[in-house]
Amino acid sequence: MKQKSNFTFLLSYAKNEKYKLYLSAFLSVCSSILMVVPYVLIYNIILELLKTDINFNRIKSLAIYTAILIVVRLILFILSGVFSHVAAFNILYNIRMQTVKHLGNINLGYFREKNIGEIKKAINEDVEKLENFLAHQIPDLAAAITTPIVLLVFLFFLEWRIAIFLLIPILLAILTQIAMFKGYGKRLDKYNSLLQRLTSTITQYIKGMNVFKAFNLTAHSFKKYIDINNKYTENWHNMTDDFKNPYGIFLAVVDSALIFVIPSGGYLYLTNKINISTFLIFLLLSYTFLTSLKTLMQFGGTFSFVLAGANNVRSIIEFPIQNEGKNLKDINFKEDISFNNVTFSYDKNDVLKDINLILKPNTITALVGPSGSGKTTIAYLLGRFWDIQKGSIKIGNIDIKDIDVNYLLSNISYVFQDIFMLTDTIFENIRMGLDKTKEEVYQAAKDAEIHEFIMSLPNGYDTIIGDGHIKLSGGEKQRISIARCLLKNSPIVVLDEITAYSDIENEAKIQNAIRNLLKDKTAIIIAHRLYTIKDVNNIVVLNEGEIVENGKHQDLITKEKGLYKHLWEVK
Ligand SMILES: Nc1ncnc2c1ncn2[C@@H]1O[C@H](COP(=O)(O)OP(=O)(O)OP(=O)(O)O)[C@@H](O)[C@H]1O
Repeated sequence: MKQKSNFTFLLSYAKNEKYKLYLSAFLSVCSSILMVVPYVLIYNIILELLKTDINFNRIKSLAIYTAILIVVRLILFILSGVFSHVAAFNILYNIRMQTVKHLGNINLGYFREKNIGEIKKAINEDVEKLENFLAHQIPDLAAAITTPIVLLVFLFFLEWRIAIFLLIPILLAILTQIAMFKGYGKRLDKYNSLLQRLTSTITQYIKGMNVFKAFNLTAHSFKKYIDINNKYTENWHNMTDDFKNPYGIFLAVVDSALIFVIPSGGYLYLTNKINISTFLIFLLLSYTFLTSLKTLMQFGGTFSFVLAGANNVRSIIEFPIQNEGKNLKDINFKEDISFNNVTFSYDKNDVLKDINLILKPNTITALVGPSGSGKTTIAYLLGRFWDIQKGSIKIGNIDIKDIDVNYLLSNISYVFQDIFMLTDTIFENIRMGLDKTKEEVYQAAKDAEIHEFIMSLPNGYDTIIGDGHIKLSGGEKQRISIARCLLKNSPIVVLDEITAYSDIENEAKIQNAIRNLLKDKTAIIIAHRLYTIKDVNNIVVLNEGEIVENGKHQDLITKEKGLYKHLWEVK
């Protein structure tokens, strides 16, 4: 069921290219039919040669026809390939364009939670698998279906008394195929899910190598890896066990043509019921005929893998896109930002419940609360990383759903704990494609307290950072990321837990950088270290997705049994 719909999904991207694929399949069918004709001609040549008065002219013309047909067949075969390749590349182009376009319309939150490797694999490898399927397998399949049918009809036509015996191996081949593919869909689903888990566990292991090393965990003692690897191997064993008998029989059957042809054909020949030419053609063609069934079976296997890949592409394309609003621009961001009865869930459970909150322009609001209480989610919702299900978030009187999302994001600066660095110079890592001068970049770096450090590097601002180059500490990366935001100079700033891992010296510098960044900005700070936010304009205390307290540090600290007071005391 799932496989069928994946196939329909694939075809939906074929559009007009479908006709090229049909044409390619048709040409491939014609080419397969023509494959039989030379045999017919050879059959006639042998017949002629067996005569006592050989007509050499007839043999010559038969030979010429054979040569011409072989060339025609080749031309048809090439044309079929040309059409299927042109169609395949156009379809691939459509799918890639559509996938990338769709990615541009998905909420940003998708990219923060999704494994980028999986997205890349779907767009590159899985789409590439489709090329193989469309360009090669569709014409091959058309030929694989036609060839045995045409050959069988020809053999029946030639001598039904031998051909009828070939029905026995065909029947056996079909029965073994049924036995092999019984429950194949479920097995394949299990295989794919185990493979995915294996890949993600290995990725996790590589990503967390430093932590694993610190805990002295090797690949052998990393239980999760061992478990999934064992399950994966066991599944292969089970699949091999299930397949080995029917597959063995199938292979024997498709190679068994001579067992049926020699006794039946030999008997008919020896009793003078057929001539040697018929017998020879049978010996030759019956073998080709049965082995062409192998191609059909192999096709079944690869087809399932292609469809599994199509499913990955599909999961991207069918991911819900961001709600389209009025795409307004020219908004005054120096107005109240209000969360009005906002309720939000990632899947089933509400992680924010009926949130009402006002952020005054040019003030700092800190979100505090236990882990999982919804602080980061609130920050994400302001930038439309996700769209809310109930309530509204407004800037002044304008619902953010009606603001062009790129415009909205160009007016908010996010500084996250996990900072993305381009493999590029420090200069470009601060400038991030903005149209800013060298002086402006330097000033931002100075305000972010990172200029001196950059100048101390041998290549200064031209130092390349990232994979395989200079490594920066967490605090240095954070200050670079603050420099980016200073340069961007957006009216709204969101800081997510950014002092969490810094040492004392770094933290002092980061605090200075933050002070510079937040000057005249409307800001949200998510903080666990409460002393870093005790001077902010408003502290919002969250618990299990609800606002439980709200106010200034001095007020909250005096609230008996208050959550903030408790958090402050246990800090
Ligand atoms: N992408 C997601 N999909 C599903 N659930 C999520 C997702 N992101 C967060 N959650 C869940 O939403 C709830 C709120 O998470 P959130 O990250 O907003 O909390 P937080 O207060 O910022 O936590 P922390 O202080 O640990 O960062 C948690 O229960 C979390 O498990």
